Amino acid sequence: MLWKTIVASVRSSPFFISVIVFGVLIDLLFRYLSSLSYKYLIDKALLPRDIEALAIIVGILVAIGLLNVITGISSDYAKARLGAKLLFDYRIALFRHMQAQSHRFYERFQVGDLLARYSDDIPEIQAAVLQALGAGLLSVSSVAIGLGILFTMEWKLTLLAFGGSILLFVPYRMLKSRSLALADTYYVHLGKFNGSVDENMKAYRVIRVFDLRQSMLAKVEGILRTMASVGVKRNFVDANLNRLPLLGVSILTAIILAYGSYLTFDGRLTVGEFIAYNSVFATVGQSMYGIATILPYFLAAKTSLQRLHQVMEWKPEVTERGDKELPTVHSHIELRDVTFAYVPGEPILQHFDLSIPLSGYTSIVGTSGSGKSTVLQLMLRFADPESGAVKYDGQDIREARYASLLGQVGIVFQDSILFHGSIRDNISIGKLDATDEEIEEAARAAGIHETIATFQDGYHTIVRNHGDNLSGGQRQRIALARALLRKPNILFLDEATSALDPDTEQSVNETILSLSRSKTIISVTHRLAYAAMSDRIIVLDKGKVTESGPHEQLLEHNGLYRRMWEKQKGFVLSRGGGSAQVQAERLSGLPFFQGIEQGALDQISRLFVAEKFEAGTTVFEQGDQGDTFYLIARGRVEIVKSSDSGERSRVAVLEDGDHFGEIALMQHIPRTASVVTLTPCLLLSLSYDHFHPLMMNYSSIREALEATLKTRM
Ligand SMILES: Nc1ncnc2c1ncn2[C@@H]1O[C@H](COP(=O)(O)OP(=O)(O)OP(=O)(O)O)[C@@H](O)[C@H]1O
Repeated sequence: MLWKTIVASVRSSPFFISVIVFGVLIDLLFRYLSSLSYKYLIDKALLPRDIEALAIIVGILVAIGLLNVITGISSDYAKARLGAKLLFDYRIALFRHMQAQSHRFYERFQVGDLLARYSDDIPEIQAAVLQALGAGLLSVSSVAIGLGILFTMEWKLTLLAFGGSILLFVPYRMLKSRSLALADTYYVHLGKFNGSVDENMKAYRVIRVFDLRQSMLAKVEGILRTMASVGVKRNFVDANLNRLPLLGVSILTAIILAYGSYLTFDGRLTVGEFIAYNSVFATVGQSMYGIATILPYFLAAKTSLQRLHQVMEWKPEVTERGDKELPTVHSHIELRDVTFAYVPGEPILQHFDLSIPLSGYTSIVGTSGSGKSTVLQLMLRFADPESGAVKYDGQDIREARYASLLGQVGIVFQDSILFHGSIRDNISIGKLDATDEEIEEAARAAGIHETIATFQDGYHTIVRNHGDNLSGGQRQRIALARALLRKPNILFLDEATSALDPDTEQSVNETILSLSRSKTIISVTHRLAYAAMSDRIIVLDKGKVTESGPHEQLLEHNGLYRRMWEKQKGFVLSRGGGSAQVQAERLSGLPFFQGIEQGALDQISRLFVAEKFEAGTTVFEQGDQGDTFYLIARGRVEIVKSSDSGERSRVAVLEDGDHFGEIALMQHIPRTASVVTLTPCLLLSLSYDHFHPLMMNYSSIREALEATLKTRM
């Protein structure tokens, strides 16, 4: 594998390689002329006291020495350029490969693990290639030439030297597999460490609310300790790989010196020849040592290449197969007999059919986990169905050029990521060559131009840390402007406004509604008050379309949509969205308040207190004493259960109109699960202390509540 990499580098940079090879040749010339010069220096100049011969020999050596310095500098420069090119080529290839991937790839490789491949594996490969082409080439050719010279000078001595040189490679054979295994373990842990740092940065809110700092710290400490201990072993083994050959060289030198001296005493070698022989031998020994010391680079590169290949061999699930341009779509999008699974064998959609006409405003609603976002992702070709097809105006989108599909659509997600850069840069991502006028037009359409104009630096205001210096509404409007900049035929929205506070949500939705007069909008949302404004609503449940039609028609149908609607209605929000009230009629829909007289329900409704929660806040913890019942006026929460071993798992997601904690209205018992907000939430809470006196006055409430709770518990 490494050889292929070296050959590829040689092929791609012939000029730099020529400079390096030329440098190696001059270095070799200098090395051996210097060594051999002893023979002439002693036998022809020093012993006969010939000054002229001495001047010629020294002159030649100085000239070649100078040339060696110049070619050495050029060669270093060529290596620096080649090294930079290698890093660039590998990193860009890996990056390109990553860009083509979809969800399975990102589930298999964690961020930290991938980062380690960019920051550590690729430089290891670079180092090995440079070593091979520099020191490696020099040492191998030096050994070959040196042995040739020695052989012509004194073959018996050379055979002895050659045989003994095996000593130099014994440590390599012995320690090779240990070094490889340690490198492998080290990188696995480096990937885990990078992953933990990434997780800590992204999930710092969750880590704080669950007070996971200590356990996170312990986890990272564990990884770092293993890395430290593996690192010590690895460095020690690699240092021995470097040092032990030196021992071999020393033993060999002693043998050569002893035998060479014997030959000189015997008169079979002149003093000059013996010194020259020794000098050439020292050069050969040094070169052999050079080969032995670069072997650890190859070992490290072998592990790194394997790790890189693991990633590069991962075939993208969504590939550019078609080269047809997708004609401007105007009729409909359909999913025809689609089966799709994230986890093989566990399909989310099975033989799923859906057709959406391309006009006006379509909302896709449904229960949590019913597959709404999945349908949207398939329509955008973030993934391909296992079977069946997604078609735009009858054309399978797999047969179309991906860019021609993306060129016609705009997308806004719930958590639109803004990049570090100016607001202008962030909007122009939608069309890199957009003019200032086009950007302003898109910003106006998204209702953000006036706000940007009030910023001191206007469109050049820097967006920091994914948009932390902007409000949620401003971020979403910038994301909307970015999507609109392409003038898409279809605008897809995936819960684009759900995380915003009610006022902002309303105003962004008004903007979206006005946009639907000029373009097709397909919106996945769980907030039915906004879905009700759309021209048609598609209702999903457990991966199936259960109903579709306009709001009124769906209400009449009296199915899931109506139940969801009933659940979400009956909350009166204050203008700023900071407060809310629940209507008595809405309370009568709750199982434990059913059959309770109107007067009592009115009184109960007045006892609710509105509370606002930021996303990622714990409403209550498992084990806390329960004393409050909650209704979700707005927002999403997750119900999380902790096992005895402390492992937390999500058991449900509740949203607008759902309720939790009703047992607390009857008894103070510990909570059986934790509740954490997933989005900013407005909750209405009813405490036991407020509710209890009322319940005592109305026996019907107590009886109804007791009956319901008995069945629930
Ligand atoms: N990347 C993924 N890997 C594995 N399962 C996934 C993945 N994304 C979604 N799912 C699962 O697929 C199902 C449908 O998810 P999807 O996000 O499409 O539902 P949804 O209706 O949009 O839900 P919600 O309203 O809660 O966002 C869920 O059971 C979800 O757990």
